[in-house]
Amino acid sequence: MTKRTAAVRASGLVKRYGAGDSRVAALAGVDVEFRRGEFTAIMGPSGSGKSTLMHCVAGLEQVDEGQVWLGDTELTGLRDDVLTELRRDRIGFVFQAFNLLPALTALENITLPLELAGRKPAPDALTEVVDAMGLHDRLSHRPSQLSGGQQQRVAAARALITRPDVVFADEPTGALDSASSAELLGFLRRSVDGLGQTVVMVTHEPSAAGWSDRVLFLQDGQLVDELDAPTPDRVLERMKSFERTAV
Ligand SMILES: Nc1ncnc2c1ncn2[C@@H]1O[C@H](COP(=O)(O)OP(=O)(O)OP(=O)(O)O)[C@@H](O)[C@H]1O
Repeated sequence: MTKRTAAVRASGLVKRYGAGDSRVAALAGVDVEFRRGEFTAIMGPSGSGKSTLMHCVAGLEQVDEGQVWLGDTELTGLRDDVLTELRRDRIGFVFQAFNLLPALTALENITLPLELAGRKPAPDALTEVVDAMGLHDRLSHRPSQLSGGQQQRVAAARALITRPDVVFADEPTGALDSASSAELLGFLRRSVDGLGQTVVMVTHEPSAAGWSDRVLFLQDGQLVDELDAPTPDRVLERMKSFERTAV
């Protein structure tokens, strides 16, 4: 069996907020690898550092200590302009609040990252994501004319259109009903199985984590456990065991 290589890895991550007595270590020494072609979920209680970890490994926030690599490129220490370009070209993002541009159509929103990079969409790449998302008859609609589920599928298509090294999704189903959530997660799952996409998702929901290959659990800014081949029931059990041990 070949060991999958890391799409993203980080070592010794420390991130602190605030000063004096109110100083908080949101990340207190995290070593982590997100393997290529794998769907990883990050879970943990509120305030455990999930979003901070995602923002730090995605180069959206500076770390106080430690290093982050995207493939062979070390992100920590890069100049802001270099980092911005690298994020645009090599990382896709899906946020809870869709973050679509209201004046653009669905199609324009999807192809925006390519426009910004001065690239044309490969016809098959565009067809592939539009097909997978079931968005054919919505391409000329603006976000306000789409349901929440459709808007999030546009956001996911936009994240995937550049075939990024990794897609980071922060609570992508947080604002969706259960049917739209399942549709979106099924799409992310297929992008991993069919296209070899790497996906990292922060979620509170065991049902969402059940779509992933591996769940990492954070507590007080540290990785405390992981679960392979998760099912919602096993995720829930594991979360309950943390609640019991937390003081
Ligand atoms: N910009 C900030 N300024 C000050 N403290 C912050 C900031 N961002 C996060 N924190 C603190 O860092 C800790 C980790 O926050 P983070 O948002 O990463 O947790 P989380 O697990 O994603 O939480 P949630 O599930 O509630 O979104 C918390 O104690 C939080 O209050």
